[in-house]
Amino acid sequence: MSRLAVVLFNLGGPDSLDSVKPFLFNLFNDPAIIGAPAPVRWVLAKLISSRRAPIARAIYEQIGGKSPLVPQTEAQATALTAALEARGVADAVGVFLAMRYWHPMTRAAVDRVKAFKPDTVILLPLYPQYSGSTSGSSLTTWVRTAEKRGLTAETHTICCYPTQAGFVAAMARLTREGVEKARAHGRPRVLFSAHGLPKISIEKGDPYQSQVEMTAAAIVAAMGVPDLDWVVCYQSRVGPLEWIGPDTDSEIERAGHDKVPAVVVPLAFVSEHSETLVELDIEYGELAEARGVPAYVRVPTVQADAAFIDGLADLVTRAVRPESGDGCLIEAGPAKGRLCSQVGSRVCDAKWTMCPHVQSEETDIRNRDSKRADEGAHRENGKTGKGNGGWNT
Ligand SMILES: C=CC1=C(C)c2cc3[nH]c(cc4nc(cc5[nH]c(cc1n2)c(C)c5CCC(=O)O)C(CCC(=O)O)=C4C)c(C)c3C=C
Ligand SMILES: [Fe+2]
Ligand SMILES: [Fe+2]
Repeated sequence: MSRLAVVLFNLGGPDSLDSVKPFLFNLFNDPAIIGAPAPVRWVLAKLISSRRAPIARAIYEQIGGKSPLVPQTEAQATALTAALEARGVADAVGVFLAMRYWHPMTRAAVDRVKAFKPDTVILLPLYPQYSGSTSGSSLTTWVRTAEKRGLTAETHTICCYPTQAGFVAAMARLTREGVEKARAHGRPRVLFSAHGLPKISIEKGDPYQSQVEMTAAAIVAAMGVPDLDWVVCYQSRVGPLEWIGPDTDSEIERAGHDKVPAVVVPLAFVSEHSETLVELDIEYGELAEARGVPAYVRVPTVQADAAFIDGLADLVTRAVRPESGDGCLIEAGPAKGRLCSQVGSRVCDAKWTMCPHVQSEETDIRNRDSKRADEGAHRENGKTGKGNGGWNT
Protein backbone atom coordinates (compact mmCIF):
# COMPACT_ATOMS: atom_id res chain seq x y z
CA MET A 1 0.00 0.00 0.00
CA SER A 2 1.62 3.28 -1.15
CA ARG A 3 1.35 6.42 0.93
CA LEU A 4 1.96 9.86 -0.58
CA ALA A 5 2.47 13.06 1.42
CA VAL A 6 2.37 16.42 -0.35
CA VAL A 7 3.63 19.46 1.53
CA LEU A 8 2.32 22.88 0.50
CA PHE A 9 4.63 25.77 1.40
CA ASN A 10 3.68 29.38 1.77
CA LEU A 11 4.58 32.42 3.82
CA GLY A 12 1.79 32.17 6.39
CA GLY A 13 0.24 35.22 7.96
CA PRO A 14 -0.80 36.60 11.34
CA ASP A 15 -3.92 34.92 12.77
CA SER A 16 -4.56 37.82 15.20
CA LEU A 17 -3.28 41.35 15.76
CA ASP A 18 -1.10 40.05 18.61
CA SER A 19 0.71 37.73 16.24
CA VAL A 20 1.69 40.53 13.81
CA LYS A 21 4.92 41.40 15.64
CA PRO A 22 6.22 37.82 16.16
CA PHE A 23 5.28 37.04 12.53
CA LEU A 24 7.37 40.02 11.41
CA PHE A 25 10.23 38.97 13.69
CA ASN A 26 10.26 35.49 12.11
CA LEU A 27 10.27 37.08 8.66
CA PHE A 28 13.16 39.45 9.30
CA ASN A 29 15.10 36.80 11.22
CA ASP A 30 15.16 34.60 8.10
CA PRO A 31 18.69 34.51 6.60
CA ALA A 32 17.04 34.45 3.16
CA ILE A 33 15.58 37.92 3.92
CA ILE A 34 18.44 39.47 5.93
CA GLY A 35 21.76 37.87 5.12
CA ALA A 36 23.66 38.99 8.28
CA PRO A 37 25.28 36.50 10.71
CA ALA A 38 22.82 35.03 13.25
CA PRO A 39 23.36 37.29 16.32
CA VAL A 40 23.38 40.49 14.22
CA ARG A 41 20.36 39.30 12.27
CA TRP A 42 18.50 38.55 15.51
CA VAL A 43 19.09 42.10 16.78
CA LEU A 44 18.14 43.61 13.42
CA ALA A 45 15.00 41.46 13.28
CA LYS A 46 13.98 42.62 16.76
CA LEU A 47 14.51 46.27 15.81
CA ILE A 48 12.88 46.14 12.38
CA SER A 49 9.89 44.08 13.53
CA SER A 50 9.27 46.50 16.43
CA ARG A 51 9.39 49.47 14.08
CA ARG A 52 7.27 47.82 11.39
CA ALA A 53 4.67 46.29 13.77
CA PRO A 54 2.40 49.37 14.15
CA ILE A 55 2.31 49.84 10.37
CA ALA A 56 1.64 46.15 9.76
CA ARG A 57 -1.03 46.06 12.52
CA ALA A 58 -2.82 48.93 10.78
CA ILE A 59 -2.65 46.92 7.55
CA TYR A 60 -4.14 43.78 9.15
CA GLU A 61 -6.79 45.83 11.01
CA GLN A 62 -8.24 46.65 7.60
CA ILE A 63 -8.88 42.95 6.90
CA GLY A 64 -10.39 41.91 10.21
CA GLY A 65 -7.11 41.59 12.15
CA LYS A 66 -5.79 38.47 10.43
CA SER A 67 -4.61 37.06 7.12
CA PRO A 68 -6.87 34.76 5.07
CA LEU A 69 -3.78 33.07 3.59
CA VAL A 70 -3.86 29.94 5.78
CA PRO A 71 -7.62 29.22 5.47
CA GLN A 72 -7.31 29.61 1.70
CA THR A 73 -4.28 27.30 1.65
CA GLU A 74 -6.35 24.76 3.63
CA ALA A 75 -9.03 24.94 0.92
CA GLN A 76 -6.34 24.35 -1.71
CA ALA A 77 -5.09 21.34 0.27
CA THR A 78 -8.59 19.85 0.42
CA ALA A 79 -9.09 20.35 -3.32
CA LEU A 80 -5.66 18.91 -4.16
CA THR A 81 -6.28 15.86 -1.96
CA ALA A 82 -9.52 15.17 -3.86
CA ALA A 83 -7.79 15.67 -7.25
CA LEU A 84 -4.95 13.29 -6.34
CA GLU A 85 -7.32 10.67 -4.91
CA ALA A 86 -9.38 10.82 -8.11
CA ARG A 87 -6.22 10.09 -10.10
CA GLY A 88 -5.36 7.11 -7.91
CA VAL A 89 -1.79 8.36 -7.64
CA ALA A 90 -1.32 6.47 -4.34
CA ASP A 91 -3.36 4.27 -2.00
CA ALA A 92 -3.37 7.00 0.64
CA VAL A 93 -2.82 10.72 0.08
CA GLY A 94 -2.14 13.35 2.74
CA VAL A 95 -1.69 17.04 1.91
CA PHE A 96 0.02 19.09 4.65
CA LEU A 97 0.72 22.81 5.19
CA ALA A 98 4.14 24.20 6.14
CA MET A 99 4.15 27.97 6.61
CA ARG A 100 7.44 29.82 6.87
CA TYR A 101 6.66 32.64 9.32
CA TRP A 102 3.50 31.72 11.20
CA HIS A 103 1.52 28.63 12.18
CA PRO A 104 1.27 25.89 11.06
CA MET A 105 5.06 26.06 10.75
CA THR A 106 7.68 23.67 9.42
CA ARG A 107 8.50 21.70 12.58
CA ALA A 108 4.85 20.82 13.26
CA ALA A 109 4.40 19.94 9.58
CA VAL A 110 7.43 17.62 9.59
CA ASP A 111 6.05 15.82 12.66
CA ARG A 112 2.62 15.46 11.06
CA VAL A 113 4.11 14.10 7.86
CA LYS A 114 6.30 11.69 9.82
CA ALA A 115 3.25 10.41 11.74
CA PHE A 116 1.51 9.81 8.38
CA LYS A 117 4.32 7.32 7.54
CA PRO A 118 4.65 8.22 3.86
CA ASP A 119 6.63 6.23 1.28
CA THR A 120 7.08 9.37 -0.79
CA VAL A 121 7.03 13.07 0.07
CA ILE A 122 6.48 15.78 -2.55
CA LEU A 123 7.49 19.32 -1.63
CA LEU A 124 5.31 21.85 -3.45
CA PRO A 125 5.82 25.58 -2.81
CA LEU A 126 2.72 27.67 -3.49
CA TYR A 127 4.93 30.18 -5.26
CA PRO A 128 4.73 29.62 -9.03
CA GLN A 129 8.00 31.53 -9.49
CA TYR A 130 11.11 30.48 -7.58
CA SER A 131 12.94 32.93 -5.33
CA GLY A 132 15.56 32.13 -2.74
CA SER A 133 13.62 34.42 -0.37
CA THR A 134 10.41 32.38 -0.64
CA SER A 135 10.55 28.81 -2.00
CA GLY A 136 14.29 28.56 -1.36
CA SER A 137 13.88 29.58 2.27
CA SER A 138 10.95 27.20 2.83
CA LEU A 139 12.65 24.23 1.15
CA THR A 140 15.96 24.74 2.93
CA THR A 141 14.14 24.93 6.27
CA TRP A 142 12.18 21.78 5.43
CA VAL A 143 15.26 19.76 4.48
CA ARG A 144 17.12 20.82 7.64
CA THR A 145 14.14 20.15 9.92
CA ALA A 146 13.26 16.81 8.30
CA GLU A 147 16.83 15.65 8.78
CA LYS A 148 16.86 16.72 12.44
CA ARG A 149 13.52 15.09 13.20
CA GLY A 150 14.24 11.85 11.40
CA LEU A 151 11.88 12.07 8.46
CA THR A 152 13.70 9.87 5.98
CA ALA A 153 11.06 9.08 3.34
CA GLU A 154 12.02 9.52 -0.31
CA THR A 155 11.49 13.20 -1.14
CA HIS A 156 11.00 15.00 -4.44
CA THR A 157 10.80 18.75 -4.92
CA ILE A 158 8.82 20.89 -7.32
CA CYS A 159 10.73 24.13 -7.47
CA CYS A 160 8.45 26.27 -9.57
CA TYR A 161 5.91 26.27 -12.33
CA PRO A 162 5.89 29.74 -13.90
CA THR A 163 4.24 28.50 -17.11
CA GLN A 164 2.34 25.45 -15.86
CA ALA A 165 -0.68 24.99 -18.16
CA GLY A 166 -3.39 24.82 -15.46
CA PHE A 167 -2.04 27.82 -13.57
CA VAL A 168 -1.74 29.85 -16.76
CA ALA A 169 -5.23 28.81 -17.97
CA ALA A 170 -6.79 29.89 -14.65
CA MET A 171 -4.94 33.21 -14.67
CA ALA A 172 -5.80 33.83 -18.34
CA ARG A 173 -9.51 33.26 -17.67
CA LEU A 174 -9.54 35.57 -14.65
CA THR A 175 -7.55 38.26 -16.48
CA ARG A 176 -9.80 38.08 -19.55
CA GLU A 177 -12.81 38.62 -17.28
CA GLY A 178 -11.06 41.63 -15.71
CA VAL A 179 -10.30 43.11 -19.14
CA GLU A 180 -13.93 42.64 -20.23
CA LYS A 181 -15.12 44.53 -17.12
CA ALA A 182 -12.75 47.43 -17.79
CA ARG A 183 -13.48 47.75 -21.51
CA ALA A 184 -16.53 49.97 -21.03
CA HIS A 185 -14.12 52.68 -19.82
CA GLY A 186 -11.57 52.64 -22.65
CA ARG A 187 -8.76 50.40 -23.90
CA PRO A 188 -7.57 48.58 -20.76
CA ARG A 189 -3.95 48.22 -19.76
CA VAL A 190 -3.08 45.04 -17.84
CA LEU A 191 -0.64 45.57 -14.97
CA PHE A 192 0.85 42.21 -13.99
CA SER A 193 1.89 43.02 -10.44
CA ALA A 194 4.31 40.75 -8.58
CA HIS A 195 5.81 41.10 -5.11
CA GLY A 196 9.13 42.90 -5.56
CA LEU A 197 12.60 41.81 -4.55
CA PRO A 198 15.83 43.69 -3.81
CA LYS A 199 17.80 44.22 -7.04
CA ILE A 200 20.87 42.63 -5.51
CA SER A 201 19.07 39.26 -5.25
CA ILE A 202 18.46 39.24 -9.00
CA GLU A 203 22.06 40.29 -9.69
CA LYS A 204 23.20 37.32 -7.62
CA GLY A 205 21.21 34.97 -9.84
CA ASP A 206 17.75 34.71 -8.29
CA PRO A 207 15.49 33.54 -11.16
CA TYR A 208 12.34 35.17 -9.74
CA GLN A 209 12.11 38.17 -12.06
CA SER A 210 12.64 36.21 -15.26
CA GLN A 211 10.12 33.61 -14.11
CA VAL A 212 7.58 36.37 -13.33
CA GLU A 213 8.08 37.70 -16.87
CA MET A 214 7.62 34.19 -18.25
CA THR A 215 4.32 33.87 -16.40
CA ALA A 216 3.08 37.22 -17.73
CA ALA A 217 4.03 36.32 -21.30
CA ALA A 218 2.33 32.91 -20.98
CA ILE A 219 -0.90 34.45 -19.62
CA VAL A 220 -0.96 37.02 -22.43
CA ALA A 221 -0.46 34.27 -25.02
CA ALA A 222 -3.22 32.13 -23.45
CA MET A 223 -5.65 35.06 -23.32
CA GLY A 224 -5.57 35.43 -27.09
CA VAL A 225 -6.66 39.09 -26.94
CA PRO A 226 -5.25 40.94 -29.95
CA ASP A 227 -3.10 44.02 -29.26
CA LEU A 228 -3.33 43.69 -25.51
CA ASP A 229 -1.60 46.56 -23.68
CA TRP A 230 0.33 45.04 -20.75
CA VAL A 231 3.27 45.58 -18.47
CA VAL A 232 4.98 43.73 -15.61
CA CYS A 233 5.49 45.71 -12.39
CA TYR A 234 6.44 45.12 -8.75
CA GLN A 235 4.72 46.01 -5.48
CA SER A 236 5.41 45.85 -1.72
CA ARG A 237 8.83 47.46 -1.47
CA VAL A 238 10.17 47.50 2.11
CA GLY A 239 13.56 48.47 3.49
CA PRO A 240 16.51 50.56 2.42
CA LEU A 241 17.77 48.56 -0.56
CA GLU A 242 17.15 49.26 -4.22
CA TRP A 243 14.33 47.00 -5.50
CA ILE A 244 13.42 45.78 -8.95
CA GLY A 245 10.93 47.85 -10.93
CA PRO A 246 8.94 49.38 -12.41
CA ASP A 247 6.84 49.94 -9.29
CA THR A 248 3.16 49.11 -9.46
CA ASP A 249 2.28 52.57 -8.10
CA SER A 250 4.24 54.28 -10.93
CA GLU A 251 2.35 52.17 -13.43
CA ILE A 252 -0.98 53.19 -11.87
CA GLU A 253 0.09 56.81 -12.13
CA ARG A 254 1.00 56.26 -15.78
CA ALA A 255 -2.44 54.73 -16.43
CA GLY A 256 -3.93 57.90 -14.90
CA HIS A 257 -1.73 60.08 -17.10
CA ASP A 258 -2.70 58.07 -20.21
CA LYS A 259 -6.38 57.94 -19.12
CA VAL A 260 -6.59 54.18 -19.62
CA PRO A 261 -8.40 51.67 -17.35
CA ALA A 262 -6.01 49.59 -15.22
CA VAL A 263 -6.53 45.84 -14.76
CA VAL A 264 -4.22 44.72 -11.96
CA VAL A 265 -3.25 41.03 -11.93
CA PRO A 266 -1.33 39.60 -8.95
CA LEU A 267 0.55 36.86 -10.77
CA ALA A 268 3.01 35.77 -8.05
CA PHE A 269 0.36 35.02 -5.39
CA VAL A 270 -2.10 32.13 -5.44
CA SER A 271 -4.21 33.29 -2.49
CA GLU A 272 -5.53 36.48 -0.94
CA HIS A 273 -3.76 38.26 1.94
CA SER A 274 -2.58 41.70 3.03
CA GLU A 275 -0.68 42.32 -0.20
CA THR A 276 -3.78 41.85 -2.36
CA LEU A 277 -6.63 42.94 -0.07
CA VAL A 278 -4.94 46.01 1.39
CA GLU A 279 -2.11 47.06 -0.89
CA LEU A 280 -3.81 46.36 -4.22
CA ASP A 281 -7.48 46.81 -3.37
CA ILE A 282 -7.36 49.68 -0.89
CA GLU A 283 -4.07 51.59 -1.24
CA TYR A 284 -3.62 51.31 -5.01
CA GLY A 285 -7.39 51.59 -5.53
CA GLU A 286 -7.27 54.98 -3.79
CA LEU A 287 -4.19 55.98 -5.77
CA ALA A 288 -5.95 55.08 -9.03
CA GLU A 289 -8.91 57.24 -8.09
CA ALA A 290 -6.69 60.16 -7.07
CA ARG A 291 -4.74 59.95 -10.34
CA GLY A 292 -7.86 59.83 -12.51
CA VAL A 293 -7.56 56.23 -13.75
CA PRO A 294 -10.92 55.78 -15.55
CA ALA A 295 -11.49 52.28 -14.08
CA TYR A 296 -9.52 50.14 -11.65
CA VAL A 297 -10.15 46.39 -11.74
CA ARG A 298 -8.26 43.96 -9.52
CA VAL A 299 -8.21 40.39 -10.77
CA PRO A 300 -8.57 37.75 -8.00
CA THR A 301 -5.88 35.17 -7.24
CA VAL A 302 -6.42 31.56 -8.38
CA GLN A 303 -7.10 30.07 -4.90
CA ALA A 304 -8.85 26.70 -5.40
CA ASP A 305 -9.71 27.27 -9.08
CA ALA A 306 -10.24 23.85 -10.69
CA ALA A 307 -7.73 24.39 -13.54
CA PHE A 308 -5.05 25.51 -11.08
CA ILE A 309 -5.61 22.59 -8.71
CA ASP A 310 -5.60 20.20 -11.66
CA GLY A 311 -2.28 21.73 -12.74
CA LEU A 312 -0.84 21.15 -9.26
CA ALA A 313 -2.09 17.55 -9.38
CA ASP A 314 -0.30 17.13 -12.75
CA LEU A 315 2.94 18.42 -11.21
CA VAL A 316 2.64 16.10 -8.21
CA THR A 317 1.81 13.08 -10.37
CA ARG A 318 4.91 13.71 -12.45
CA ALA A 319 7.07 14.42 -9.40
CA VAL A 320 6.21 11.04 -7.88
CA ARG A 321 8.01 9.40 -10.78
CA PRO A 322 10.46 11.94 -12.21
CA GLU A 323 11.55 11.38 -15.77
CA SER A 324 15.15 11.63 -16.78
CA GLY A 325 15.87 15.26 -17.54
CA ASP A 326 13.83 16.58 -14.61
CA GLY A 327 16.36 18.65 -12.73
CA CYS A 328 17.12 19.08 -9.05
CA LEU A 329 15.71 22.27 -7.81
CA ILE A 330 17.17 23.29 -4.50
CA GLU A 331 20.29 25.11 -5.49
CA ALA A 332 19.92 28.21 -7.60
CA GLY A 333 23.66 28.58 -8.03
CA PRO A 334 25.11 31.19 -10.31
CA ALA A 335 22.90 33.05 -12.74
CA LYS A 336 23.81 30.76 -15.61
CA GLY A 337 21.97 27.70 -14.39
CA ARG A 338 19.20 29.57 -12.77
CA LEU A 339 16.09 28.09 -14.28
CA CYS A 340 14.99 24.59 -13.63
CA SER A 341 12.57 22.05 -14.88
CA GLN A 342 9.14 21.99 -13.36
CA VAL A 343 9.66 18.81 -11.39
CA GLY A 344 12.69 17.87 -9.38
CA SER A 345 14.29 14.59 -8.60
CA ARG A 346 15.58 13.76 -5.13
CA VAL A 347 16.28 16.86 -3.08
CA CYS A 348 19.81 18.18 -3.47
CA ASP A 349 21.36 15.30 -5.36
CA ALA A 350 22.18 17.35 -8.42
CA LYS A 351 22.70 20.87 -9.70
CA TRP A 352 19.87 22.64 -11.39
CA THR A 353 19.39 22.07 -15.06
CA MET A 354 17.62 24.32 -17.48
CA CYS A 355 15.02 22.49 -19.55
CA PRO A 356 15.04 23.38 -23.23
CA HIS A 357 11.48 24.78 -23.22
CA VAL A 358 12.24 27.07 -20.26
CA GLN A 359 15.55 28.11 -21.80
CA SER A 360 13.94 29.13 -25.08
CA GLU A 361 11.20 31.08 -23.28
CA GLU A 362 13.83 32.92 -21.28
CA THR A 363 15.75 33.73 -24.48
CA ASP A 364 12.54 35.09 -26.01
CA ILE A 365 12.03 37.35 -22.99
CA ARG A 366 15.61 38.62 -23.11
CA ASN A 367 15.25 39.36 -26.84
CA ARG A 368 11.96 41.14 -26.25
CA ASP A 369 13.45 43.21 -23.42
CA SER A 370 16.47 44.33 -25.44
CA LYS A 371 14.18 45.17 -28.37
CA ARG A 372 12.04 47.29 -26.05
CA ALA A 373 15.11 48.99 -24.62
CA ASP A 374 16.31 49.76 -28.17
CA GLU A 375 12.97 51.25 -29.08
CA GLY A 376 12.83 53.23 -25.84
CA ALA A 377 9.52 51.49 -25.27
CA HIS A 378 7.07 52.24 -22.50
CA ARG A 379 9.42 50.98 -19.78
CA GLU A 380 11.02 54.41 -19.77
CA ASN A 381 7.89 55.57 -18.01
CA GLY A 382 8.28 53.04 -15.23
CA LYS A 383 11.22 53.82 -13.02
CA THR A 384 13.41 51.29 -11.33
CA GLY A 385 12.36 50.66 -7.73
CA LYS A 386 14.34 52.98 -5.50
CA GLY A 387 15.23 52.42 -1.90
CA ASN A 388 12.99 54.52 0.23
CA GLY A 389 15.22 55.12 3.14
CA GLY A 390 14.13 52.73 5.86
CA TRP A 391 12.54 49.39 6.71
CA ASN A 392 9.58 51.08 8.31
CA THR A 393 8.21 52.75 5.20
C1 LIG B 1 6.21 36.09 -4.25
C2 LIG B 1 5.99 36.31 -3.03
C3 LIG B 1 6.82 37.07 -2.08
C4 LIG B 1 8.14 37.53 -2.16
C5 LIG B 1 9.12 37.37 -3.30
C6 LIG B 1 8.43 38.21 -0.93
C7 LIG B 1 9.64 38.84 -0.61
C8 LIG B 1 9.82 39.69 0.49
N1 LIG B 1 8.88 40.12 1.42
C9 LIG B 1 9.42 40.97 2.33
C10 LIG B 1 8.78 41.60 3.42
C11 LIG B 1 7.43 41.45 3.80
N2 LIG B 1 6.49 40.67 3.17
C12 LIG B 1 5.31 40.74 3.86
C13 LIG B 1 4.13 40.12 3.53
C14 LIG B 1 3.96 39.21 2.51
N3 LIG B 1 4.90 38.83 1.56
C15 LIG B 1 4.37 37.88 0.72
C16 LIG B 1 5.00 37.26 -0.36
C17 LIG B 1 6.31 37.49 -0.80
N4 LIG B 1 7.31 38.17 -0.14
C18 LIG B 1 3.02 37.64 1.16
C19 LIG B 1 2.10 36.62 0.56
C20 LIG B 1 2.76 38.46 2.25
C21 LIG B 1 1.44 38.59 2.99
C22 LIG B 1 1.33 37.73 4.20
C23 LIG B 1 -0.09 37.70 4.69
O1 LIG B 1 -0.75 38.74 4.83
O2 LIG B 1 -0.55 36.59 4.96
C24 LIG B 1 5.48 41.57 5.00
C25 LIG B 1 4.44 41.82 6.10
C26 LIG B 1 3.39 42.80 5.76
C27 LIG B 1 3.94 44.18 5.82
O3 LIG B 1 4.48 44.56 6.84
O4 LIG B 1 3.83 44.86 4.77
C28 LIG B 1 6.80 42.04 4.96
C29 LIG B 1 7.47 42.95 5.94
C30 LIG B 1 10.80 41.10 1.98
C31 LIG B 1 11.78 41.97 2.74
C32 LIG B 1 11.04 40.30 0.84
C33 LIG B 1 12.27 40.06 0.06
C34 LIG B 1 13.50 40.17 0.46
FE1 LIG C 1 6.78 39.74 1.30
FE1 LIG D 1 3.22 45.21 1.18
